Amino acid sequence: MISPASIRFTAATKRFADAEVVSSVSLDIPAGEFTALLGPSGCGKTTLLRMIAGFETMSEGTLHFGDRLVAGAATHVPPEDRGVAIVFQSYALWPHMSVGENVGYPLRVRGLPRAEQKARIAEALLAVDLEGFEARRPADLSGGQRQRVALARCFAMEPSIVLLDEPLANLDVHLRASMEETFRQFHRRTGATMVYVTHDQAEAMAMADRIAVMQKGRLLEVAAPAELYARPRTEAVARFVGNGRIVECRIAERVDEGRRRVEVLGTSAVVRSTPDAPARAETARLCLRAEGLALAETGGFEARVLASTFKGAYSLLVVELLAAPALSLSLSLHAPTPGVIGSIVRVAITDGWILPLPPSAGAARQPVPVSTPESADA
Ligand SMILES: Nc1ncnc2c1ncn2[C@@H]1O[C@H](COP(=O)(O)OP(=O)(O)OP(=O)(O)O)[C@@H](O)[C@H]1O
Repeated sequence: MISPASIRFTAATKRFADAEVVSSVSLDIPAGEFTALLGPSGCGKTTLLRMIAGFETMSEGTLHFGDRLVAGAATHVPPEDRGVAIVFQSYALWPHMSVGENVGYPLRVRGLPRAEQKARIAEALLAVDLEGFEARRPADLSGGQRQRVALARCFAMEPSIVLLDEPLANLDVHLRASMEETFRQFHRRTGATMVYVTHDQAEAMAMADRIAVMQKGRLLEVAAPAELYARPRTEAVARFVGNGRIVECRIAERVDEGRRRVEVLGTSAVVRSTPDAPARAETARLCLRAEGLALAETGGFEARVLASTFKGAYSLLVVELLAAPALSLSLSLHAPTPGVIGSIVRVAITDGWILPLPPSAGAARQPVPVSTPESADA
């Protein structure tokens, strides 16, 4: 069975020539956790994964698996001694070998007795729902089945850490959903520490216990998917996860511990905040999402419909504010779209999240005048 290891990066930095692609990342992944590394292309997530595998050295900082130092100033444990298995998007299966031979390859290399190899191959195929597929060739399998063979091969190695580098990138949308379930099941069955690199937030949300969001080599935030979505700590995460739109608001009143009444975009709304958000008379940055906006008969602000798309379970309406045409916002509506392009509608804010101030901003906080729509984010 797999005995999972924790992973701890302390101030990990990686430079290629003079380009710093990972900058002082400190990240703790408990043993047995499924963590997604999420960020746009080029943010450094694959480099971080390759540092865990041992394919890249570290320029600065340390990496521990449990109490064991695996990379640091004078240490670099080679990949084969780290107990780490990787699943790539390209599957990396031998075409001339059967499924059983592919899964058992690392066991044969290690010289395990035949009977034990056989038992482990069967157990590994069971873990990915491919019992009885031993004799097939990779060419006779679908893309999803090939990816499951790759997963079974990594399971057979009994690694303490499983790394997945965009493993669904080559699969179509329907297969992706069923493979997400396969990865979750694999995690439940094995209890392995899993690190999953993706630029697809829906994938990360669907599978991970926690998501580490990266941007330009830096770690922005690490949190459970629901927390990251509902209560992002930074503007960059609010924008990236769930396509949040950031506008300026003025806090008018403390409603209760976690809610404030704000004046925003020429209207008033009750939105969520941290308990320590200011009680009133201060500007703040407000994150708005499509599902926190609704059409209203009265109140709200006036907007012009720019686009209207039927999405099946909901409709997406894109509007521009009459008072600030540069600002466009999206609304998701549960009724079939009533939005006629060019028509004027009223939009109410039903939910929003006041971004916490960065620690250093506390000292500089000043009461300021009510913001105008012009000052809001475009
Ligand atoms: N061996 C290398 N030599 C020089 N630069 C590199 C090397 N490997 C990666 N980089 C650069 O480091 C940066 C981060 O790359 P990395 O592959 O970690 O990003 P990523 O977030 O995984 O992106 P993607 O999703 O596109 O793979 C990129 O600008 C990339 O060009």
